Amino acid sequence: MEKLAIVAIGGNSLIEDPADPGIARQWDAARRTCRNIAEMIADGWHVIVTHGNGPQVGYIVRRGEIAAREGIHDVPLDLVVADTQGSIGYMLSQALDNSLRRLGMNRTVASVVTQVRVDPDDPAFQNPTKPIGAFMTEEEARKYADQGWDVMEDAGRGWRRVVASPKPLAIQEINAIQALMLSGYVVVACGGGGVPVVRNEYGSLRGVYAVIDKDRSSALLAQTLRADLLIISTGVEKVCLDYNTPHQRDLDTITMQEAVQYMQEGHFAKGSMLPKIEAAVDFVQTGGPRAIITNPANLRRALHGETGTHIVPGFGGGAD
Ligand SMILES: Nc1ncnc2c1ncn2[C@@H]1O[C@H](COP(=O)(O)OP(=O)(O)O)[C@@H](O)[C@H]1O
Ligand SMILES: NC(=O)OP(=O)(O)O
Repeated sequence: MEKLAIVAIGGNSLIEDPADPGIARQWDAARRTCRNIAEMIADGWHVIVTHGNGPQVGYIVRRGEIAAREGIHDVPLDLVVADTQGSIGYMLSQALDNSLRRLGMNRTVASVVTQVRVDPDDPAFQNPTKPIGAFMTEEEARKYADQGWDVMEDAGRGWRRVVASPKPLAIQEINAIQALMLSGYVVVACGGGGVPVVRNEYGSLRGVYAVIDKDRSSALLAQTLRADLLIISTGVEKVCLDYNTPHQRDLDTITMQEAVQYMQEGHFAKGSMLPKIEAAVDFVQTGGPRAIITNPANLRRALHGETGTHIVPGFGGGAD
């Protein structure tokens, strides 16, 4: 039986260069990432790919706001998240198909529009923390804040617009995702964390204004399907302590207890690295054997234990 890995691809890692976020560069990043995932599949892993959408969702919302000045109708955020599942899911499906073929593998990639249920009373609705769209200067951010945006500094990289990011509770299409995976399809699911939905008092689903963190949804998916591995592919090869300071040092293998301690000490930025560590801890705490955080270029080396930050249930080595 092949082992199952959930590979979560960061929305920023698909942009790579915030100064040039155009579609050609996004294709380059998707192709490079998928080459590494295809190699994992060729190595014998069963893979479900999830992906972020923070930058992309923000660009689409912004386009909508600009178009509204010309009288074009507004698009609610749940639909924008669904749009990104289509566009990014399409890019990943095509790039993965091409990479798999180059390795002599003929596997169909199926991208599932995924709804993820959240609690309508989640306190996150009152406290937006999910960065979306472009990076701005503080001055630009304050100007937009005056126009009603919520804004936040993002991990030393600049300021960004933020929206609510409620906790994912259940994946609506989980049975379909599992059935496709068991039938041998390479599945792309939970894009952008999933379209956030709630059930009303009659049991009907409806979308809500939020962007779920894809790291948390990926952990939920990994837990629900009892995956053997959760890999979070992002912009850094390793997670660091004292990130962006002269005392910065890499983390190799750490236990979940160490990860919790570093979280409490404030080493991981809200809205960027913190949700990844939380997701890794959640997965390992509920029986997951290992979570790895690394960048796309190092996926394969990280799988062989040569790099990346590994979060494990047992005892680890801590910082370098
Ligand atoms: N302690 C840390 N160690 C490493 N990177 C960190 C840390 N804290 C914040 N970061 C930043 O978080 C980024 C990953 O978050 P983000 O770009 O939001 O993720 P995604 O790739 O999922 O879009 C890294 O590229 C880095 O800039
Ligand atoms: N939805 C989400 O978590 O996107 P990012 O990975 O781009 O932050």
